[in-house]
Amino acid sequence: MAPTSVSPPPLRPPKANTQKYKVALCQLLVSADKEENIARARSRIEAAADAGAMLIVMPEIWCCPYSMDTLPSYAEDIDGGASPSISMLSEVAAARKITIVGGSIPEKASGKVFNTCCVIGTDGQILAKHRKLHLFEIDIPGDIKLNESDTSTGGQEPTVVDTDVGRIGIGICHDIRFPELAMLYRSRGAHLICYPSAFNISTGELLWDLMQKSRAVDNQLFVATCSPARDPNTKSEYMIWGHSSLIGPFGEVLAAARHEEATVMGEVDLSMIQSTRENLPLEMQSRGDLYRLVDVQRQRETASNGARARGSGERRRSGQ
Ligand SMILES: NC(=O)CC(=O)C(=O)O
Repeated sequence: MAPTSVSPPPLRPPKANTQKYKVALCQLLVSADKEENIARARSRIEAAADAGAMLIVMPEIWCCPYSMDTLPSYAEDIDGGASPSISMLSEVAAARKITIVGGSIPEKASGKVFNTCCVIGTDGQILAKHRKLHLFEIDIPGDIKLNESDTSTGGQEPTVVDTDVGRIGIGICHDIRFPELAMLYRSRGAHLICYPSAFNISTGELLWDLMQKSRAVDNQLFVATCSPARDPNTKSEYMIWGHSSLIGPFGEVLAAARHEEATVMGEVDLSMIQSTRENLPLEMQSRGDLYRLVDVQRQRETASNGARARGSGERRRSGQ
C-alpha cells in the first residue's frame, strides 16, 4: 500500500473551552511502602488543585520504587478494578474536578506486567490507558545496565486523548526518545504531550532537557514531564534525575523542578501553539515531496474498513 502522508487536523479547542490553565507537576519522593506513596500523592494532588491547577501530571512508577526486581510484586489489576493507586486518582479527580495524567504504575493483565499511565477525567473516569511502548534497555559498561523487558511487556498503541484541558498525547519516559511518536501526536492534533518519566543521572544530565525541548520545538506544542524525586538515601543503583518540567512550543521553560521532592506549577496558554505556528510555519515549509510521516495504525484501520465495505458490497450483490 502506498504510504499516505499525515498532516495535522485544525487544532480543536479543549472540551472546557479553556485557553489558559495551570498545570502541576508532582515530583514525588517514592518509598517501598505503597500505602504511604498513595497518601503522599493524594495530599500533593489536593494541594495543587487547591492552588488552582486544572491538570496534574504524576511521575513514572510513583506507587513503588522504579526497580526491576520488585516492580512485578506491586502490580495492580486496573481493568479488574483492583487498583488502589488508580482508585485514589479517580476519587481526587472527581472530587476536585481536575484532569490527571496519572504518571504510571505497574499493571498486571493477562499474566503480564505493563508500565501503564491512566488519564483520568474531571468525572473520575479513566479516559485513556497508555502502556509504555518502548521499554528501556541500556548497557553502558561500568555505569548503568537495565533491561525493562526482563519484567515488563511493551504496549501496542499510541495514545491521544481529548480532555477538558485539551488534546493530550502520552508517552512514558524512554518513549520520549522516539521523535516519530511525538510527530504522530502532533499529526493527530495534540496540544500537549505528557511524558511521566524516571530518568537516571547517567542519561539525565546530558539528554533530559535536550529531548523534552526537542519534542516541543519540533512539533510546536507543549511538553510536560514528571519524574519521581531523587532519594539521596536510596540503596538502589538507579539514581533518579528528577527535573520535571513544562516546556512551551518555542522551547520556553515554563516550570522546572530540581531533583528534590516538589510540586511545580506552570501555565499552558493554548494560543501560544497557534502563534508559534504562524510565526514560524514549519508545517508549510516541510518538504513532503522528500520525506513524510506515516500513521501506520490509521493506514491499517483504513485498509480494514475498506476490506469490510468491499465484503459487504459483494455479499449484497450476491444476495447473501
Ligand atoms: N525509565 C526510563 O525509561 C529511563 C530512561 O529512558 C533514561 O534514560 O533514564
